[in-house]
Amino acid sequence: MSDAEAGPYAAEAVVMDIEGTIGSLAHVRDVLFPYARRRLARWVGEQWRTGRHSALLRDVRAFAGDPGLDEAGIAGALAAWSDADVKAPPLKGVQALIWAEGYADGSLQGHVYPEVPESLDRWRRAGIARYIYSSGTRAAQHNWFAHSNLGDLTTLLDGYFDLDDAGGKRDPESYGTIAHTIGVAPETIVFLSDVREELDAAVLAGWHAVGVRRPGDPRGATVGGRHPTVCSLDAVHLMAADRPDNSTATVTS
Ligand SMILES: CSCCC(=O)C(=O)COP(=O)(O)O
Ligand SMILES: [Mg+2]
Repeated sequence: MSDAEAGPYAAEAVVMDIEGTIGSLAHVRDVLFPYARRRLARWVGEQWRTGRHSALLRDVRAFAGDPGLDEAGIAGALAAWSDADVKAPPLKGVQALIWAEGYADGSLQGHVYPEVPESLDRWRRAGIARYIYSSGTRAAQHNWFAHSNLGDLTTLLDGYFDLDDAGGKRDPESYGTIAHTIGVAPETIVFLSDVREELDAAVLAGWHAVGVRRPGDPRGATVGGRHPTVCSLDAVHLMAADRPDNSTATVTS
């Protein structure tokens, strides 16, 4: 069973995962991933013919460890990573570009749970900075919140971090990088995620970590390890810690 409440924590910043934490796991797996997966081969073909996004195609070859990959090989590598949910930065870049078309024409929305806007606003009013750290690119994250099922929520966030600018989510160094970038002491940052290994890495970097498991999550009601687990952001209690210079770093996409 998950814990009813977590905290209170004296916090200068809260950093949040998206999939499984702020928004639904099923939305990513059943809507977003298939949307991009169906369009991968066509997208690669277009770039191959026009020469656009050639750097991204080079990144696919580099990540696959095969500099000779042709059009079909690139599309195949991307499809295999998507099917296995490999957090490959070039796949994330391609997905973000394909999803952007869906957000622009109204066929895609980001998903956030009902209490999320009010929780973000409560923390904003308390003077606590709010950041996202997701495997999706910063552009994909921004689009998720700009086109969410509950409207444009981007004004409730101070910035976004992804695999390219922070590093892998299971690596403690990534959390050090984020703390340094936003200029906040690690012990005053609270990280919210649905994945134990990510929470473990944040704790190793000196952050507080709270597991989030939404009702009906097939992985069970707790993230495991020693982390408290809640089922809603309502249950995360934060109070503003003193900031030496009373400022908030903004990291825009
Ligand atoms: C804009 S987020 C898209 C989600 C995604 O691509 C993904 O791999 C989920 O990653 P997360 O780190 O948010 O769990
Ligand atoms: Mg997640």
